[in-house]
Amino acid sequence: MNILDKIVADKRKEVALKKSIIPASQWEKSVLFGRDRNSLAEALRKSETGIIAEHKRRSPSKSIINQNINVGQVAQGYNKAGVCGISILTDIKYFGGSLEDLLLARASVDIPLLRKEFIIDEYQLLEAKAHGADVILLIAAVLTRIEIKNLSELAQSLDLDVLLEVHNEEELKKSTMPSLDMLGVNNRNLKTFDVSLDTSKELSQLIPNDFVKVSESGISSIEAIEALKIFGYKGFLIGENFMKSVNPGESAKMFIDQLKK
Ligand SMILES: O=P(O)(O)OC[C@@H](O)[C@@H](O)c1c[nH]c2ccccc12
Repeated sequence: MNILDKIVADKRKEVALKKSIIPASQWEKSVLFGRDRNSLAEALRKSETGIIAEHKRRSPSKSIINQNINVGQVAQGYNKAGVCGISILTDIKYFGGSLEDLLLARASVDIPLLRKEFIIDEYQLLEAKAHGADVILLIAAVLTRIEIKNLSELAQSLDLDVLLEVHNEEELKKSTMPSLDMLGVNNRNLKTFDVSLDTSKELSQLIPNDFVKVSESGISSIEAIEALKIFGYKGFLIGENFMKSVNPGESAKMFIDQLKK
């Protein structure tokens, strides 16, 4: 079994257990459930820099990245740096994140927040909304076309933006539909962890122009972003490059200031 299959198998068990403890109807009572749309796609369309910064303590590919920081402070630092939105990993087992992290980030900033999660069930969308998310990630590698359709349509009805992530042409062809807002190309293969920015470059012309194009993973230089912009990318998801620093917000600020020059 590859790592992605293992993560998803564990996720199914986790969600089944959570559902038996806290019914979905509970999440609909959250004060955050009534929040209006706060669109990341819109923010990216208007932005010159397009940075989405991620809060990620560890990952299966890199183990520990940064365990010593406070998610609220990181979110505030990213916000001050001028990012368009923040991605918050909420998977506990493989990434050391939680829904609490999302809530704490929500309490700290007003900019769009992405719930970074392996979403396989509608229940997780209700959780995301109840904890202050504005955007959800759907990963084409782990979903069928009909699942992508059902999940993205429910997300839209909850005023959540949808970022659909692909890694190859087959996933892209399977997933394109009007209920998506952004198409993300993950430069990292989630089954082997190989990273290449060429993945974004190769797939760019196959992505219809009505979607905001986002390049994800392995981005660590201004030059990489300049090169990706030529291929039509408006959003750039950066995790490790900022998180490995003692002060991720400061590191994001230096990066964005440089990008503006
Ligand atoms: O830390 P990086 O290489 O900058 O990558 C960030 C982000 O793209 C990555 O964390 C990611 C992209 N898609 C995912 C799906 C699940 C978990 C994590 C991810």
